[in-house]
Amino acid sequence: MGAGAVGGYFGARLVQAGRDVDFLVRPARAALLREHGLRLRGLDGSVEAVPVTAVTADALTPGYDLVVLAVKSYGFDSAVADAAPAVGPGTAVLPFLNGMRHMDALVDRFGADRVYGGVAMVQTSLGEEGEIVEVSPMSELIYGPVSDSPVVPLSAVHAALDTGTFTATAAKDAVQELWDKWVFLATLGACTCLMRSPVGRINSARGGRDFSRAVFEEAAAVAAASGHPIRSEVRERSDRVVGSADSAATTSLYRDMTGGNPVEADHVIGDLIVRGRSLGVPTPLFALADLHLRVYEAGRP
Ligand SMILES: NC(=O)C1=CN([C@@H]2O[C@H](COP(=O)(O)OP(=O)(O)OC[C@H]3O[C@@H](n4cnc5c(N)ncnc54)[C@H](OP(=O)(O)O)[C@@H]3O)[C@@H](O)[C@H]2O)C=CC1
Ligand SMILES: CC(C)(CO)C(=O)C(=O)O
Repeated sequence: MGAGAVGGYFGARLVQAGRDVDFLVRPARAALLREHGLRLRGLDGSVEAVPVTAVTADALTPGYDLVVLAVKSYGFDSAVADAAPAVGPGTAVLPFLNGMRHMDALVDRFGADRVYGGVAMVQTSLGEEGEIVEVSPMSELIYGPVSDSPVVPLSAVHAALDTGTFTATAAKDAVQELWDKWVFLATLGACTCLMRSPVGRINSARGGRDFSRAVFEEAAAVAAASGHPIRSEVRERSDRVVGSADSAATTSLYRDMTGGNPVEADHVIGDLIVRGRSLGVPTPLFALADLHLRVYEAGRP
């Protein structure tokens, strides 16, 4: 569900590998996909058009093995309502949203044995003509079930996604993967949105490195208090990006804000603050980032 930056990118790669994929989209996007295919603009600027099958909610029938959710958090509730008819007793639901809150909603709605946790490591955005624009060569999906007895076994999900067209990683502990990614992403998002700059410029300014480190520690403290301390190798990997003095890394949150689009502030930043508050973990820098994004939202036409 969703043929945007994430769903469009990975969905197209699956189609190119010969997988049987339908894209559940809204009517305007369905018309675009039917006319032009799913267009991907690569790092070298070249455009490939992949012919795909577009389905709209009114024509959705049950019988899917895997429903992949790749929508923004602010469209999540209505997207789930639209996708629900595709989810039968033997269907797995695999979201690739950043953050965590959607996981509880999916488990409540479909039951833990049908829900997978998913992390997308990619940098893509939607271009002006609806094309998917690759921003960096990173392209990995990490996924795993949240229950011990998933209706679709991990081996089957992995066989469907592991096509060689991107890195596909089957995870033993998907919930930990989600926390690891959330801490990384929320830190990078809070830093780059507050400072309105890619991370390298922040870290090379006086006081910038102390700032990015302090933001990371707030998020990591919430993860630890929630029972999911960040693993040391992930901490080191995250630190190489979050603490880099020459990286041009940003996030989808930053790209949405600088592009004048709605932002996932509540899901990515706000939820971390709420969880911190309920666990007695202070998050003043995240509160500032949250305020910054709310003020930005209030100023959008
Ligand atoms: N972009 C990135 O680099 C990364 C993003 N993420 C996360 O992935 C998630 C998706 O983000 P992204 O792909 O960037 O978002 P986009 O806005 O690019 O794509 C979301 C797509 O979902 C579609 N959609 C929303 N609601 C519905 C609905 N009810 N029916 C059909 N289609 C629907 C939208 O369709 P329409 O065109 O009709 O509005 C849109 O094309 C977010 O949580 C984000 O944080 C994670 C890693 C990297
Ligand atoms: C991994 C990262 C930071 C890549 O852009 C991301 O998830 C996002 O931007 O939403």
